[in-house]
Amino acid sequence: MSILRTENLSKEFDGLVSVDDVSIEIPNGQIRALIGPNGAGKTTFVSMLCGRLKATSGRVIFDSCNVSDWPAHRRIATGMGYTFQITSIFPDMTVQQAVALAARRNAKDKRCAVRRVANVLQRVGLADLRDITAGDLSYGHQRLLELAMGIVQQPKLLILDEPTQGLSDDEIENFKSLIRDIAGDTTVLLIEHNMSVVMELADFITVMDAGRVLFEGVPQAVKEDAGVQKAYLGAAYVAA
Ligand SMILES: Nc1ncnc2c1ncn2[C@@H]1O[C@H](COP(=O)(O)OP(=O)(O)OP(=O)(O)O)[C@@H](O)[C@H]1O
Repeated sequence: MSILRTENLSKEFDGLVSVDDVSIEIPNGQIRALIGPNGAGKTTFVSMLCGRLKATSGRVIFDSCNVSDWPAHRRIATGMGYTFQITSIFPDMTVQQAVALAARRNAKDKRCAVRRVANVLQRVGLADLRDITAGDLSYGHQRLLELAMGIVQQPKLLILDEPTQGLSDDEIENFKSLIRDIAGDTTVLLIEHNMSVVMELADFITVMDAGRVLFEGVPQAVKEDAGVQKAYLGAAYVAA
């Protein structure tokens, strides 16, 4: 069964088409990567999934419900999680407070939430920084805090927009094992520019170019497709 399906989803800004008739389907438990060159429409596409942007046309079906007209908070309450720019929203909260706030969205009781916060901080590698103010964290640690806030809500689908940007090599390794760890229980949709992360983590890849789906397939098929190489991967990837 699929957790998410889009039907002919499109977005225009002032007559310019940013996302053009995109229909994809993500099965339960899959790690799906969404890749494509800058300006391909990836962020615009996921913004329509989570309700930050209203689609010009098309539908979003999440967990068998047509959520196309739902506000973002209702989609979150139904089990859609995504990372957001926490530090601009809660710069004065400590790491622990910010994750606890996110945990409260669906924790059954307070003790359960406290345990879950401690566990997630440990898993993302922020346990030692739990009393640091979010706004004082390094950029990489801010990204990990966003990830912790997403994971702690135990969403059915977790949408991550460039989660490894600004992370060190060690933090990227930790990120990869974390995602492998939560996959299965959680379906993951990952926008990512780091090709080694994509190729190692993704079960299946959707490639966008100029607002459209250019190609879909398993990592090996994406690697070998001439159209994808031309549009996106280019010399840098072929050489890697
Ligand atoms: N609010 C907006 N108003 C007008 N145009 C926009 C808006 N948001 C995005 N666009 C345009 O839509 C197109 C797709 O942008 P988008 O950010 O979705 O691409 P992307 O694939 O996420 O790129 P990147 O990898 O650089 O983040 C771009 O041409 C962009 O300029």
